[in-house]
Amino acid sequence: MTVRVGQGFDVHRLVEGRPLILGGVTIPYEKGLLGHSDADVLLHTISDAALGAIGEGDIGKHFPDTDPRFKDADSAKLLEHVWVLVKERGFTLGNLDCTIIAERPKMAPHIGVMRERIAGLLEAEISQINVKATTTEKLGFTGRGEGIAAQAVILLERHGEN
Ligand SMILES: Nc1ccn([C@@H]2O[C@H](COP(=O)(O)O)[C@@H](O)[C@H]2O)c(=O)n1
Ligand SMILES: C[C@@]1(CO)OP(=O)(O)OP(=O)(O)OC[C@H]1O
Repeated sequence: MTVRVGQGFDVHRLVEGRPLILGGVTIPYEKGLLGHSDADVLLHTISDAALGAIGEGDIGKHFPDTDPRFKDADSAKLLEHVWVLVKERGFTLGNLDCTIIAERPKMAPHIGVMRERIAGLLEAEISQINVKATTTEKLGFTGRGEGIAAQAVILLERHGEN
């Protein structure tokens, strides 16, 4: 069996007048994330981790933020495209572990549905997907509520000889 590991990190600014979409789930909150796409920082991080694991650069390379095709893009669609690249190389998911770094809102009530959504996108079981959240104890840009960060580590597996 061949295994490949990848990691991702992304940040988006919180602004008024945008929906907050994280892990493909719309979360009730007074602000949302700003970006060229829907700015789903968690799915971007997962996409970057998967691209990293297969040595395919990052989402900016595949979906440039200068390309109008990706204006307000659904990040779930971007991750689906990334997952096609993963599968083309013969890999499936081993496991995925993610952390959302946000002072607010409270993510705990939404973690279950995020895991379900991500498992669907990665054609995996929910038990292979972990999503955590942490504050930064009111320190830094996340602590001031200016933005949300997310990071992920992914393990891909390819079974058979090689
Ligand atoms: N936006 C967040 C941040 C944290 N949580 C949950 O609270 C726990 C404690 O957070 P600390 O930053 O004080 O360590 C954390 O383990 C999460 O379960 C959350 O739901 N949403
Ligand atoms: C997702 C893309 C799509 O154009 O735009 P943004 O929403 O700005 O997100 P970012 O994390 O800056 O990654 C770049 C782009 O690939």
